[in-house]
Amino acid sequence: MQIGSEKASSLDLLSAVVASLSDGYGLDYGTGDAFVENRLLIAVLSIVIVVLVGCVAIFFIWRSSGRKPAEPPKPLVVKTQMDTEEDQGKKKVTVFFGTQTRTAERFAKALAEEAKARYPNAIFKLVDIDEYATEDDEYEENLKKESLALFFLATYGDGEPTDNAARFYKWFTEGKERGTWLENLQFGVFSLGNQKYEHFNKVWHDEIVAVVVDELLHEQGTKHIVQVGLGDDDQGIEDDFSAWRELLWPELDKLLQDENETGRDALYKDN
Ligand SMILES: Cc1cc2nc3c(=O)[nH]c(=O)nc-3n(C[C@H](O)[C@H](O)[C@H](O)COP(=O)(O)O)c2cc1C
Repeated sequence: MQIGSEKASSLDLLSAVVASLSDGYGLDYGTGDAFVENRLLIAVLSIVIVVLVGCVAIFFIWRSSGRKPAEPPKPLVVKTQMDTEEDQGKKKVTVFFGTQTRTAERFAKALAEEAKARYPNAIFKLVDIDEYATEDDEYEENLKKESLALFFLATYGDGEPTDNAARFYKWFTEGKERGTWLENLQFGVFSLGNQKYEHFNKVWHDEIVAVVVDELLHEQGTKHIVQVGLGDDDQGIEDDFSAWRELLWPELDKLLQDENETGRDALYKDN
């Protein structure tokens, strides 16, 4: 826009207002240079004000649009099947996990989901071992109802169980005098640890968390369906898990596969 043109722009008007205010305060911008500088300053200020007002407006519109706060991530714990009347008569497998950083939970879930596809006539339940019982007595009561259980247990600290397995572990190891009370249970255990730790997969008595559970389960009348798996996070725990799974499937086939389903063997061996 040229200075002196007939149409006065809003910038000219703003300049005139500021100039008159400046006059009122006794400021003297007599030279043409000062006037041009002022116009430039006012232009910049105007843009800044417009941008600020815009930002504030956008902020208030966004706030009032009623956005829901972000939901916390859903826990990985999924009960693959719930006990319902229609589940009755199906074989049930409970997959427990004792975890701190969720590897054991991830393995338990992967196993439960693959097993669910392999054995459609069985029910797989994924269970955080801490949530299995609110009172210690409930452990006994509930475990007696199990017929097939798989345990994924990690070792922590100076060879201790994870926080979510600590209560179960204490109750279980203190109950040696229970005798053979779990005759109906068959089970398998996979242990998670890291050989870089002094107590690799071990607890206080230089024993392995999962192996303690494994041996005690055995002593209390249960039957192994597979040898305890020792996962080493330092050397490739995923491979250890895969290798243990390969030992587990033939045993689960015997227990869970219907006679007319043997064709599945070929299907899964190819994978
Ligand atoms: C702080 C810390 C302490 C650990 N202590 C041991 C230990 O004493 N013995 C062991 O074998 N592994 C130990 N580990 C390795 C974990 O057991 C291993 O990484 C495991 O896969 C973790 O399983 P999670 O993700 O299910 O908790 C430890 C790991 C961390 C981070």
